[in-house]
Amino acid sequence: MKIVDARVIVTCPGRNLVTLKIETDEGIYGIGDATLNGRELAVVAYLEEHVAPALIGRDPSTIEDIWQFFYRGAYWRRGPVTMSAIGAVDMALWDIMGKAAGLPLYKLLGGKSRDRVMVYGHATGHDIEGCLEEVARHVELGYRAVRVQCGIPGIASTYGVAKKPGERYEPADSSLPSENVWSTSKYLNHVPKLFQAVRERFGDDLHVLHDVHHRLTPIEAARLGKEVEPYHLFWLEDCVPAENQAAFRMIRQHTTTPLAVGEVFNSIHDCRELIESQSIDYIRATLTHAGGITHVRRIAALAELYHVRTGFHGPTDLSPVCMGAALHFDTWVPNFGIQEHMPHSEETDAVFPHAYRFEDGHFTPGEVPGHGVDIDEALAAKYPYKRASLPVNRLEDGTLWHW
Ligand SMILES: O=C(O)[C@H](O)[C@@H](O)[C@H](O)[C@H](O)CO
Ligand SMILES: [Mg+2]
Repeated sequence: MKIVDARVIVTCPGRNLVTLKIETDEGIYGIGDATLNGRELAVVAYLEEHVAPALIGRDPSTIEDIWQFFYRGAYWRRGPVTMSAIGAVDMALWDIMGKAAGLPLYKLLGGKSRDRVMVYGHATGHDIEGCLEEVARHVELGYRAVRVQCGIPGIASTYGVAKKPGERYEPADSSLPSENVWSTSKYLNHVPKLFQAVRERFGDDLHVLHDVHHRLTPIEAARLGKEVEPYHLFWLEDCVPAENQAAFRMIRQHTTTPLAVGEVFNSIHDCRELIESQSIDYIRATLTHAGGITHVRRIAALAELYHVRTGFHGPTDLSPVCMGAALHFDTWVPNFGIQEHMPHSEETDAVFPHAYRFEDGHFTPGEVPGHGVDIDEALAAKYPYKRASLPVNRLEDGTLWHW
């Protein structure tokens, strides 16, 4: 079997999504998700200029060799653009091999470790009551786990809160970056009340997650982790920017609240120290942004040695293609933790027909060969690219802060 074509499809059914399609001389094709929120066309250019031409003529079954060719061969290793491009190639090649073998991807990886994959939904509200209503809606839908985010009194708009109740949260909300204002003290004084209200209303069994989105210092994160211990969160996510992996040891010394990190990571080197020092409990690096199945399974294998579980970043930041491949990975990986889920728009689901199904707070990946997701190119062409940028964040004194 030989690769005869590789091309990129950009579509915007509500938000920009980038797909790589690799075709072979035997009529089998595979697709991979190359979506990097707010930087989509950077990955498109990387794929079209530096990857697609070098794929032609290769044997798609040499997945590892092709991964090494684009990783070591890049010279300028790592980074979100390079690793998203490699991730899309890798996802498409595993899809091709699953189709050629007549096997769903999870079987190619090593078979089922679980019957279904627990996911968490997104409950947000401009105030605590609004968030509780969204939690109730998610519980009604069968979710066992819900991420809760709410507005902070005294801050005009904050991370993670949908513009209108019940709407999905889309951070890339304007062509050029919009500016948010942030106050750590107002946030730290308020957010514990959110978790207290959730526990009082919904009891102890619901898994409650929260995303701090990189905004605290280690000692502030230690304070928050300690204060919310009575509400036993499933995880506190991205509490501190993680370039300095050693900084997480400070947080770890002060609190037993589980920590999740890694949606912005793109290689094992971004998290090796965090995992080996057991400073985190969940690793979120996802298949698209961290170099595909070939690389993420190395991260998961390292994590397993240190009791760290997976908790992949997911929709709608990533397309149904990554969701499909992730659900196969989640079905196989021994140290699975949880999978992020936010329903894609109906238009997106129409562009990307898929075999995965939601039921009772869990997903199953489907049994069709490959990752079970396709793309309707004619429909995709009806949604042209529209630049959208992630916001920036300033403190009340104007300091440009972490978003
Ligand atoms: O946990 C998450 O799902 C992420 O933090 C998103 O909410 C990000 O804001 C988005 O992925 C940025 O593109
Ligand atoms: Mg996050």
